[in-house]
Amino acid sequence: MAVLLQAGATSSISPSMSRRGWWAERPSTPTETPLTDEVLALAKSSDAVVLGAMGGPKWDGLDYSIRPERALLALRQELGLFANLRPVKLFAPLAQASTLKPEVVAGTDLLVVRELTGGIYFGQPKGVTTEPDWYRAGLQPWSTPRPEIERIARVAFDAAAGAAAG
Ligand SMILES: CC(C)[C@H](C(=O)O)[C@@H](O)C(=O)O
Repeated sequence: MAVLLQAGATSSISPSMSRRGWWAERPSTPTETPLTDEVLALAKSSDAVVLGAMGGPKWDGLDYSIRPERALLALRQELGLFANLRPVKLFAPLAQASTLKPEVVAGTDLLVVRELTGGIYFGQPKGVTTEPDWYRAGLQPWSTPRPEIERIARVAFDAAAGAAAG
């Protein structure tokens, strides 16, 4: 937020921001959804959403339906945020700090492109079979339709082409 505000102060961008916190406003044992309709509507009407890290051992005991990461998953799904770009760049002075040999990690500069809205997180139907205990199995199908593969591949190839062009 501070960086965005600074960017706004030093450029023609004039961000108007609204901050909504799941953590700050919650009791330590919340009982409701981590993403309220109000926050979702606000996110949908915004040009951009900046999401901070969420989760932690303190909330491990919560029912899955109200765990903090449910908000993250719902936002991804509701906003159609299918592409996750995770750059991995090693700054030279940190090569010695890696558990990998410096000559192996030196110069690392890659982009992990991850699909976020298809696949296993949202695969249906999911659940646990009703077989006897020794044979019980968890089910969660992973299916990624062709258009979802194409669009994420397009993001990745466009990024690669952009990087190659410098
Ligand atoms: C919290 C979890 C659901 C999430 C994910 O795996 O998508 C996170 O680990 C991430 O990598 O963005």
